Amino acid sequence: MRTALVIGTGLIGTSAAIALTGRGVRVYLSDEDPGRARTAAALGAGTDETPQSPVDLAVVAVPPAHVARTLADAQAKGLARGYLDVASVKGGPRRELEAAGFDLTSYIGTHPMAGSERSGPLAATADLFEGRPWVLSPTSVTDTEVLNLALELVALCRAVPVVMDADAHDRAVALVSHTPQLVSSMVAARLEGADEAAVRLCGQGIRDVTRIAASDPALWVDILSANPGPVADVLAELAGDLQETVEALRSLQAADEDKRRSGVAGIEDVLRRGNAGRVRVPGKHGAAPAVYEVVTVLISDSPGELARVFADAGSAGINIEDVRIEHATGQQAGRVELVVVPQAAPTLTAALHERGWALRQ
Ligand SMILES: NC(=O)c1ccc[n+]([C@@H]2O[C@H](COP(=O)([O-])OP(=O)(O)OC[C@H]3O[C@@H](n4cnc5c(N)ncnc54)[C@H](O)[C@@H]3O)[C@@H](O)[C@H]2O)c1
Ligand SMILES: O=C(O)C(=O)C[C@]1(C(=O)O)C=C[C@@H](O)C=C1
Repeated sequence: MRTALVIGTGLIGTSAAIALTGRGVRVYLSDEDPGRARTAAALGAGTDETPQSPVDLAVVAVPPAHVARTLADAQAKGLARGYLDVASVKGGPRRELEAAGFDLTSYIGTHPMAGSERSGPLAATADLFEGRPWVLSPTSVTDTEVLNLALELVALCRAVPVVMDADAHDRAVALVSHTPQLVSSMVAARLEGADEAAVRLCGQGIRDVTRIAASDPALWVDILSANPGPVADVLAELAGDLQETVEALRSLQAADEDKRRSGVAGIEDVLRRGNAGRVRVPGKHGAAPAVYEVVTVLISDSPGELARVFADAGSAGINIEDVRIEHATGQQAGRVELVVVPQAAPTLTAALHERGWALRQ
């Protein structure tokens, strides 16, 4: 990739732009607020001049509700060869684009799993995405060239590509990102009217739990409005846990010994389940399960081939944790290494074999 256009120079757009510029890509910056594009340029993210010819990749980093319109506008103007967005939800914007008749061959939906409670270009950092998962959700018609540009962006930002179906992504982030945001906000909200004497005692525990409660409400209303069902499902399960925990605590106050014992068991259960969930959270910078397996597929060098492999893996219910592509020089073919968790490898191998893909050791 030689040139890129970042539309929306806030936290995410400017962070990606700084990383790309630092690795030799000529980056153009634009924002509906020109002052923000100027600030990003001053931070070394690129130039706020207008590109004179189409760039290789347009990176749309605006709030989810503006994504489809911004992409459609950029495509209508022919600003780039490939287009992607980085919004925190993938299904809704995709459907909006489909409904608007957007050409999905030059588009891929993406979502870097890194960010901050802070917004705007001044919160940007060059290493924001390092070692973090970056979800890629190609459409069934995304061109291989566009997919490769997205993979290059992820590599230049030193992130780890994870290929996922858009709706599966939205259900996953409801659990690991969107519900935690609401829970953090709700815990912090208890402090609003609390006595100063209590607030003065805040220690590290509540700081950890409430960091993201400082996030921008406008952005999060936008994110949650685009993923309400899956978030409500997770929150309803959490409400069940809350109700049981309240009952367990009330039992602890009872005079009856059996009731107190059941209260202790209830509290212990929720704390132990918490321990079990916590150990599943990957280490800092996305340290993943230690061992992966590789399924290697031979693909022809023609438009849409890579997207087709990803779509076939997606319909077999497989998440691709990482991807490596080796282009055989002088041949119209390439080897694609799909990196998956070990238990997924046999299913993926069988599914790709069944769909006629040539697999290699
Ligand atoms: N904040 C996070 O932690 C995080 C992480 C991953 C992905 N995302 C996603 O990245 C995107 C950007 O989020 P952010 O945190 O950088 O927000 P931000 O508020 O820091 O930046 C958004 C920028 O987009 C600009 N903008 C808004 N509408 C525009 C339009 N129509 N055309 C051009 N510019 C426009 C705003 O002026 C602002 O500068 C969102 O879709 C968000 O869901 C956010
Ligand atoms: O670290 C943080 O501040 C974040 O909350 C980042 C976070 C997340 O939940 O992981 C928030 C929203 C995004 O869409 C992606 C990343």
